[in-house]
Amino acid sequence: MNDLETAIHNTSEIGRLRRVLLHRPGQELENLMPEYMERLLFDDIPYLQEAQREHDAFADCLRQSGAEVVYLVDLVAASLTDDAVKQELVRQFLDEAEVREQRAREMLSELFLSLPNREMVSQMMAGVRKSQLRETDQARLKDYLAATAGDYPFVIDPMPNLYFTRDPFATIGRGVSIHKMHTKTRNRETLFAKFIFKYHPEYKSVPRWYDRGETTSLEGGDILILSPEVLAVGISQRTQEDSIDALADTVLTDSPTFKKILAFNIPKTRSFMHLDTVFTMVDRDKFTVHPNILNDITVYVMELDENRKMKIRQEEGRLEDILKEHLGLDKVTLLRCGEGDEIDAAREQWNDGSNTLAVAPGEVVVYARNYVTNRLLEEHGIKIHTIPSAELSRGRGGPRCMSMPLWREDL
Ligand SMILES: NC(=[NH2+])NCCC[C@H](N)C(=O)O
Repeated sequence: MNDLETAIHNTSEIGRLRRVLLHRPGQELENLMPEYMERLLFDDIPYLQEAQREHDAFADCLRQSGAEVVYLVDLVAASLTDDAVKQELVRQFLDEAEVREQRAREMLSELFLSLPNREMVSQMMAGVRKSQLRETDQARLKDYLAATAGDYPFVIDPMPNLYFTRDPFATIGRGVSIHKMHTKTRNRETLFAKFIFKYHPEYKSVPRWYDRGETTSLEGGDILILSPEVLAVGISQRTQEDSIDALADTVLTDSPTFKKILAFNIPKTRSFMHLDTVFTMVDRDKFTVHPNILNDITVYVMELDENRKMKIRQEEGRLEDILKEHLGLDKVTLLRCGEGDEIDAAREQWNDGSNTLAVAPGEVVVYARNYVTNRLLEEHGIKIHTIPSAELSRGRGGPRCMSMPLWREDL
């Protein structure tokens, strides 16, 4: 099945990438302040112009390898098919940003609705500073400020993590899983996915495997499509076991190809926040891995039995052997981040040395800075495309985190 007519088609981690969703970092990064950085899940403040240059280099690299690049703002803008939908987005956006005061809601609705779709969406992403309202309407702002406590400088927080398009929703087969995020900060991002998959003419009728209204968290960085039959899902800081049960229920029951989920229980720490920060697939039988998880990982296999009841069992043994068995391979090679050196592994994993994006089997995009890991990939015959990352990496995510494949060729 290889016609780009269907909206979504994603049956592996490594099939030739033909269409991919990115978000070019925008003004939301200019609203990061040291005081609130931690809550907004950043470790430093990127220099926006440079981050955009790096991101453009990433997009060009993907185009040169044959993928069409689609931007999140454009998809959301194209989902606002009439005024009623646009107003619905504004209303829900204000609800979820917890703007309750009536005057503030009116001012912000006016501000948003006065803008063309694309600009409005960018403004929502950037957040709104109190000082911006001051320009809009001096008198009404006075009332608003009187009604809100403290010196907090934003009426609406920025969404600086949007350039990690991997996380708020994930394509699986022909369908999509829209997520309930672990943090309040990122949960607002999935509202855009809701509108894309509800209203966008091309995306509105794709099957839904999980939804943002669920009560437990699931994030895309934890979902890997190892083959058209096998998914890997991380039990991590961001993804709870109950969410995986629910995802397994729908995907294993309703998708035509998936038969098994391997749930990887990984340590719950910031640097290992998702499975894809410690484990990615680079070729049919080759994976990157952060050496520190190898002693500390438990894998559960989830399958439906003859009566379509879920069976879960714990796997024993080495990760290589577990992957060999479930993917039907003769040999599996795990390529250790930082060549397994304690210091290089920790340094390079911190800057996403294990977070590769495959554009084809055996061909991946990586950050240039992780030269120890990159050399190892090349020694194992992997073709690498390096991109700059001085600024992008400050948000703690690499090429895989910054992309959501919409269409990959079958293997
Ligand atoms: N798939 C990933 N590993 N995404 C990384 C996301 C990084 C982002 N700052 C966060 O904490 O959410």
